[in-house]
Amino acid sequence: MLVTYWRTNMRLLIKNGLVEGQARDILVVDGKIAEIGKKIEDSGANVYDAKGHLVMPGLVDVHVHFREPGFEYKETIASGTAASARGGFTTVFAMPNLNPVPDNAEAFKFVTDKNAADSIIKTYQYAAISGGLTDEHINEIEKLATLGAVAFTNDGKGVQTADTMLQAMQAAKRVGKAIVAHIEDDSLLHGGVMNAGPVADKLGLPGMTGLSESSQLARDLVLAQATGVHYHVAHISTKESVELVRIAKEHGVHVTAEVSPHHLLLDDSMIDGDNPMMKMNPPLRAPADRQALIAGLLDGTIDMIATDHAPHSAEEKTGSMLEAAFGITGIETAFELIYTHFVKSGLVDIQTVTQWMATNPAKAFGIKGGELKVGTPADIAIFDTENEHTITADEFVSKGKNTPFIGEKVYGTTVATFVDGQQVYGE
Ligand SMILES: NC(=O)N[C@@H](CC(=O)O)C(=O)O
Ligand SMILES: [Zn+2]
Ligand SMILES: [Zn+2]
Repeated sequence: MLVTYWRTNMRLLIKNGLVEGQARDILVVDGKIAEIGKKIEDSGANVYDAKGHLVMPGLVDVHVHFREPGFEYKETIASGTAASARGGFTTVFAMPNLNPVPDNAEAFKFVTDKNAADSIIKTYQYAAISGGLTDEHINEIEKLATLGAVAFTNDGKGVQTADTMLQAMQAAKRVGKAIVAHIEDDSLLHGGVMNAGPVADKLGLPGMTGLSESSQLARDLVLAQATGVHYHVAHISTKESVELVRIAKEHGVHVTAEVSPHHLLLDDSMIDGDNPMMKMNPPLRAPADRQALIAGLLDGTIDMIATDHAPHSAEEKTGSMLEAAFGITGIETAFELIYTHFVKSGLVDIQTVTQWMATNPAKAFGIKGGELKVGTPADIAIFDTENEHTITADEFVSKGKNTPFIGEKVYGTTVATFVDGQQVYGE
């Protein structure tokens, strides 16, 4: 439980940090940032020495799977939030593909009470768009919004019928919440386990086409324009989808989009065998899709990075891609992978990554956090960008070890994480 230990006038002084390339101290009073300056002296404060490491706002991830209730063998709220803290995340939005599905007041209250009791960071909860994440009636959106649903999504499944999506958007618009869409037209999947194309053909594995994603996205963008709802695209993966979002934005549609680290860093040309760690939904697409995702992120068409942290058991991720579960973990590797491949490589500056992984997600969903500013909650992450680190399965706090990035050499390991000025990770 995230207990608030702050008594009036409790003070923490983070010394010797590197904030946006400048040497800075940060004074935290009663859980809020009170001062950011070159050299702050405060004899009454507890001092944390950041030793010249990179200091950033705590990261914000709008797409994680914590599996509780229903699938605690894969992850729990306790293990998932501890893993998040280890990744430098201080705020996450948890997906509703649980058992029972939070598609009604009782099930939603159960999971939010558990989030409040077990989270060591700030966990916001999504509610389902429709009953059981299927195409049933939309009748609970108003009630679930009152109970604190951060937004609505059927993640794990696409909304198959236009009328269901239209009703969901109208209801979400009435309560001022977003629809977060896992876009996937089931009629175009044909049992695919990876991206359709030459690599799937060569491996003899059934492929699923990107049209399953982009065709449903085109439908949704038309409905989003008609309703005026905030429509957020989960795990965007194809070049056609990027182009559709770009056009919709030009037309004033209230659309935002997220991309996962794995879709930015991997593509199907890197699948050199039947490897279940390379199986996720949406699948790794073609190199041209990956290039379009990077270009879309750089030009602001894609607003943010979200991990789609999807832990599974070892049994569920061994054997053939034909049977393995879809999904890979990501919350503990996201920052170091993005830092290494985008900042260390010289493509963008750290401020840009701060926008992608903290500021923009918070802003898009209207929650506090995502910036280091006087008066804001002291949600802070500190990263070591100097020492190279090799990702191993044993180091994960998450129950899920299912990631293709094991063995990868990276920079940007988390040193410490603070939520409301309380240290939740690190020495
Ligand atoms: N991304 C995945 O491959 N899997 C997710 C579901 C989802 O995000 O659609 C999961 O819950 O395991
Ligand atoms: Zn999804
Ligand atoms: Zn997901």
